[in-house]
Amino acid sequence: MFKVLVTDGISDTGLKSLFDHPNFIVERQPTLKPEELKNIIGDYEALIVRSQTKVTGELLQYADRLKVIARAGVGVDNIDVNAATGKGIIVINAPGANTIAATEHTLAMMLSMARMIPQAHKKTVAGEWDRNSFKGVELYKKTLGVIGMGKIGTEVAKRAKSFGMNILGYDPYLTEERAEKLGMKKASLDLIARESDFITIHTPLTNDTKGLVNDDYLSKTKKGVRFVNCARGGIIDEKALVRAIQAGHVAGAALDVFEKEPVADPELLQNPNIIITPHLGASTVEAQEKVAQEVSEEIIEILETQSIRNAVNMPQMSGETQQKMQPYLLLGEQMGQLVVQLLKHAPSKIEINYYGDLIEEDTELLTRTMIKGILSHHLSDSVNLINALHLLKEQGVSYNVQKNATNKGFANYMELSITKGLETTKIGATVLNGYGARIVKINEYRIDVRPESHLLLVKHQDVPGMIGKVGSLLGDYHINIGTMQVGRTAVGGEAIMMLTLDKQITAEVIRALTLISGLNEAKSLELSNVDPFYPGRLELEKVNK
Ligand SMILES: NC(=O)c1ccc[n+]([C@@H]2O[C@H](COP(=O)([O-])OP(=O)(O)OC[C@H]3O[C@@H](n4cnc5c(N)ncnc54)[C@H](O)[C@@H]3O)[C@@H](O)[C@H]2O)c1
Ligand SMILES: O=C(O)CC[C@@H](O)C(=O)O
Repeated sequence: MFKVLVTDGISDTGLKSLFDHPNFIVERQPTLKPEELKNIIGDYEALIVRSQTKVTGELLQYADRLKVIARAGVGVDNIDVNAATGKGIIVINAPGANTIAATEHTLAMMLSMARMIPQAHKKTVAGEWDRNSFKGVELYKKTLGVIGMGKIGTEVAKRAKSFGMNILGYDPYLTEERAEKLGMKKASLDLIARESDFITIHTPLTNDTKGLVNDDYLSKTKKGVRFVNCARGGIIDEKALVRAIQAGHVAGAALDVFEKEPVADPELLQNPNIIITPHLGASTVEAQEKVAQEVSEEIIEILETQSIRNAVNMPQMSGETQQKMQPYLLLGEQMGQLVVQLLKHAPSKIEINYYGDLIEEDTELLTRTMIKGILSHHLSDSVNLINALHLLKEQGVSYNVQKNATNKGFANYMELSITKGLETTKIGATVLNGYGARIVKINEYRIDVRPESHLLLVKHQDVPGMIGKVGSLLGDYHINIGTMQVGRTAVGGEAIMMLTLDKQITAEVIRALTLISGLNEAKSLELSNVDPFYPGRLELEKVNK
């Protein structure tokens, strides 16, 4: 049974799949104080929040069973994602589920501001029939500057076009071609300032966007400009905005989000040219059902089948890439497990090299699987693909990844080497078309071994009879050999033997092996997979059986 805690106001209909699921118990606690949340969070595997609950690093210290934090919405700025990552907790969100709601709210705010609807409503319901104070402006033929042309910015631009507006858009990812397709112009921030009658913000709050609209930017804007912010508080510097409105330079602002929420600043609340909603951008029946439904379904998938779609703290892969990369992901972790057993120590330095076809691929997740494989030897279950890099940094281990244009004789090839002091161990591996994963190099020795659960590595003198002696000793102990591979660098020198076995070898057998004359070292190597957070882990297991 998995226990899910739902704080904040989340749609019941959207949570249906969790309520109906026999393996999930859902508890709603919408009015918890931080202290109360701290006392109960340790009981739950999943937590679903909107923007009100603050998921702090301190709270997460008490979240011993927590596997998933789900944000029923887009922005995760109320969640300490770094702290969650450090604890190996997946943070997911529902990108796109509230796009239309936020888009329509933006347009509603722009029209309300242009026609002073909230101000007129307030006066009229107070008993005054004032038809002179509320002469608005039209959107038709006006210029709208859109800062942030992601999901919401794009939908806003499309709808604003239908009002006959000229659209200017600024976004580091906006290309001339896309702008042209949308019937708008790609612009700089300065051009937007100079030419726009309305400016709407649709970026996340980041170090770059914090205070993006400040005194300096406002001074470059056209007199009479109006601002809309339905993205995040803090992107517009509120004090600077109030100054520009009081100076008569900015005609008005429509704000749904604030530097501090709930907003209490009287300069904002009482300004007749500012209209305000209490962070309602996503508050439609449809959006709330959709965000809750998306995160509920993803929580079930993560906890039941370990497959992840919308994790904020894990590299994303398209379904197609996932499928292509699956054999490499598994092999990557096995390489990590092997190399650390060979070195015998926790490494201080890791080097990863990709060759051949792999240099065209996004290998970030693959790198994580190798690191996870290495770290899990000493850190066991506390390491997963979410926190692998974080833990590596915490352990003070440096790592370096290189993509190389040469192909090392294979269509794809990856090499992992780890170092402690003067000692370095290296594993090379490939996925052979039609044959699957192969370990093809251990240190300087070339071999060809399919990675299996129980392996035996033997270092011995390259003299006649060694294979027979090792084989018959294993037979005496009723240990069946699956495959055997021998590698050497020079005739008569040291050689290695790598065997796959049907069961784990005991310390007693290892001792017996080392008594064989000419046998220098025998080492049992165990591979365990699979990380619970692999994309498509179940398919991987099937493939591997
Ligand atoms: N008011 C609400 O209730 C509500 C509802 C939904 C979303 N939001 C907020 O709206 C914002 C946009 O959401 P979205 O779903 O469109 O996100 P998105 O990720 O689809 O788009 C964000 C865009 O901002 C761009 N961007 C980032 N930094 C930029 C910069 N310095 N200058 C210009 N562009 C920059 C990105 O390239 C991206 O295209 C987010 O902050 C989100 O949290 C608010
Ligand atoms: O939950 C909410 O209402 C806030 C929604 C919005 O800010 C978001 O980022 O998705």
